[in-house]
Amino acid sequence: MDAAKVEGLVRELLREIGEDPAREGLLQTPARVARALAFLTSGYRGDAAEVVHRAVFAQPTNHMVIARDIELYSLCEHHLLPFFGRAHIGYVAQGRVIGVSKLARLVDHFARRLQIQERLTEEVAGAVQEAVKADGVGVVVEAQHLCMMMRGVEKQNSMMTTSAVLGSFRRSTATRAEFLTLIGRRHL
Ligand SMILES: Nc1nc2c(ncn2[C@@H]2O[C@H](COP(=O)(O)OP(=O)(O)OP(=O)(O)O)[C@@H](O)[C@H]2O)c(=O)[nH]1
Ligand SMILES: [Zn+2]
Repeated sequence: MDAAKVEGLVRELLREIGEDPAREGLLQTPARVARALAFLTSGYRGDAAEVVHRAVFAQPTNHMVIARDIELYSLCEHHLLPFFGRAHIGYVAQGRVIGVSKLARLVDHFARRLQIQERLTEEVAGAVQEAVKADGVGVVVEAQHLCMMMRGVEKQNSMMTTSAVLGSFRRSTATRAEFLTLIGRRHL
């Protein structure tokens, strides 16, 4: 990202919305926005394999592992407004486990881009599967979209839930039920 170029675009945007980019309170704003955007879109840089690098461990287990309530912040690709909520990730190990912080890092990796919630959910599930070669993977994301809250339909309490299930989570009702119980939901 060319920060100087982004700063120029932000100054132009400020002018277009009727502001004066030269007034004192806004002087540093283009630089701040450029820094914030670089962070919020940092998921375009690097790849998922680097995120989990060194933290996939051989472990003779074939049980379910869950990381729940991983908070996430992303930007909707339609309005560039935030959506935020929680991700719950489960997998049935097959001789390998992943460092638990890496599950949260994978969520951030895919959340820090322009997203729709469905794709974010699927990308996290795919990356977990790719890393641990699990028997099955399940990801549930629950999020609120500011584009539905502060504009548009202006609904303050609606929560969007998306899920992606792979392997045994897709095939087996019992596995899916165990996952939903462990993340504290009775059904999707
Ligand atoms: N499925 C899905 N839809 C999303 C997500 N984020 C935003 N949207 C929706 O994308 C749609 C874009 O619809 P448009 O009619 O093109 O845009 P709009 O005129 O701003 O629509 P409103 O939000 O209804 O005012 C809206 O229905 C949004 O609610 C997401 O993560 N997943
Ligand atoms: Zn939106």
